[in-house]
Amino acid sequence: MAVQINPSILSADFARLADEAEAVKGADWLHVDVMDNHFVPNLTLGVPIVESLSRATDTPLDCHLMIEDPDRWAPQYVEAGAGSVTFHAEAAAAPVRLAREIRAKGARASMALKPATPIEPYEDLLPELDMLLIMTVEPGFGGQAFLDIMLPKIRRTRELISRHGLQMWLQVDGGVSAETIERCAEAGADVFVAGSAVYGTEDPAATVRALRAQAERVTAGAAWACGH
Ligand SMILES: O=C(CO)[C@H](O)[C@H](O)COP(=O)(O)O
Ligand SMILES: [Fe+2]
Repeated sequence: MAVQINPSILSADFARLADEAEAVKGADWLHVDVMDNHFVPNLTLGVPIVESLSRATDTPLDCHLMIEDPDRWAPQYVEAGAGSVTFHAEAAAAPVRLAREIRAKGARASMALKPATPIEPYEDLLPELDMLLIMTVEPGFGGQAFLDIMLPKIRRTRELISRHGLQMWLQVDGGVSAETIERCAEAGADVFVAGSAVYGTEDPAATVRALRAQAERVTAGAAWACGH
């Protein structure tokens, strides 16, 4: 699978989460933004809601933990039903141990980098991860403008993944839309989170399909996309 589109429920109606999951049927994953009002200046949802949501939808949950002390909390999101759990490099005390624990519990392990965090110090950790998330906004809120200055980091990360011969996914999150998705795909991203660009439209499922088609047109010829 070369391209994946993960709608973010941060832009959905939190009182109707099961319906909002249904509204993006056909999406690869549902992106669930967990914010604790400490790591980021916003508060969203936690383990009990992830547990309910995982029972309410067949779409697998991609939990993005914008929280302090993920070493303590991330395993609980796997137990709650998340298929993929992303912790922040800036918050994890022992990222290798945490990634191994997430995998051992049966989920995909992923690590996120805020815009000011470089990929280079984490090069040797890449084999421990199933996905790397590059934030293309400062984490904390939906609906922010895409940061073009992150494109070189996406490119450098794709090169590192290729150089190490890894099959891991490269996710971008923040300001991804019809206007920006092609730039991300050209730089080497293959998993795209989109919140406002999906839930802000009349037909969110059709928007997911359109975004996927746009990204697929770009990645079709990319050497790194072969064999996905
Ligand atoms: O992690 C996030 C914010 O911290 C969200 O996933 C992201 O912002 C999605 O919203 P949008 O597509 O509207 O930017
Ligand atoms: Fe997110």
